[in-house]
Amino acid sequence: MTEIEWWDYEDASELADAIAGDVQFVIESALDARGSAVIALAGGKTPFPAYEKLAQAKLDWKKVTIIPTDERVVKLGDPLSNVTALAKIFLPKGARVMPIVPEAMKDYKAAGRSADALMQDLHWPLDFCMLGMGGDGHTASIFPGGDFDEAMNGPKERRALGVMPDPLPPEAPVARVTLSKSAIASSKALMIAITGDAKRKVLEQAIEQGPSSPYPIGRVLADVELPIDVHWSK
Ligand SMILES: O=C(O)C(O)[C@@H](O)[C@H](O)[C@H](O)COP(=O)(O)O
Repeated sequence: MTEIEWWDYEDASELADAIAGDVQFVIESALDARGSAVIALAGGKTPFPAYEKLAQAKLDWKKVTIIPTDERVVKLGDPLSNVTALAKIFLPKGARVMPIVPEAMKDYKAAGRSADALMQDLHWPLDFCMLGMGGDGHTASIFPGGDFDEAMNGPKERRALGVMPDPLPPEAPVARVTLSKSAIASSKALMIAITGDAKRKVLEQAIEQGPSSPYPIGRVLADVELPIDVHWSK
């Protein structure tokens, strides 16, 4: 289990500023070291104010590739599509924002295989991965359900796969494509961004439980070796 440091903020705006600053630093370091950066950003809602602020940073965005940590199996442009929301913010800056679910692919397992194939073309491991967490302890789209074991324990070189959450989360009740646990855990830098007391409790519990946690995030973090920052506000 890794070392986990909590950073608490007064409000959502402070949280967004801190996250944006830290992610900018990670991207700059990758650009300095290698001339390009590949990062995975969480979907959902919580980190989007931070993304808006990050997009204002003076960076050589053309050299930055952004993928979502997970995607809902919906068409591009759908309000549920994570990459569509990311593209609105970062495409105008010149970043390469990569859709990972092929247009009109309804078979979620095939969509997962296609995402995995796409990721073979990226520089690996990821320079950075930002994780969110649902109130049920899911992270990226690693949910309880029939595909859980494959997401957690599939072959190390499998970076993405299709999953059908069971139960389906009410905020987006659709199949998903997600980074695998090993793809997330191998990332060169990892951050978690959450808000609210309820999620804080779940995350604290999951961390304490470690590899035997019933919460996906507890099981994922148990496999991470680098220190992780958790950014939290009410
Ligand atoms: O559903 C997705 O697409 C996610 O990437 C997911 O893991 C998200 O980060 C959490 O569900 C938290 O979502 P909120 O920030 O909206 O609470």
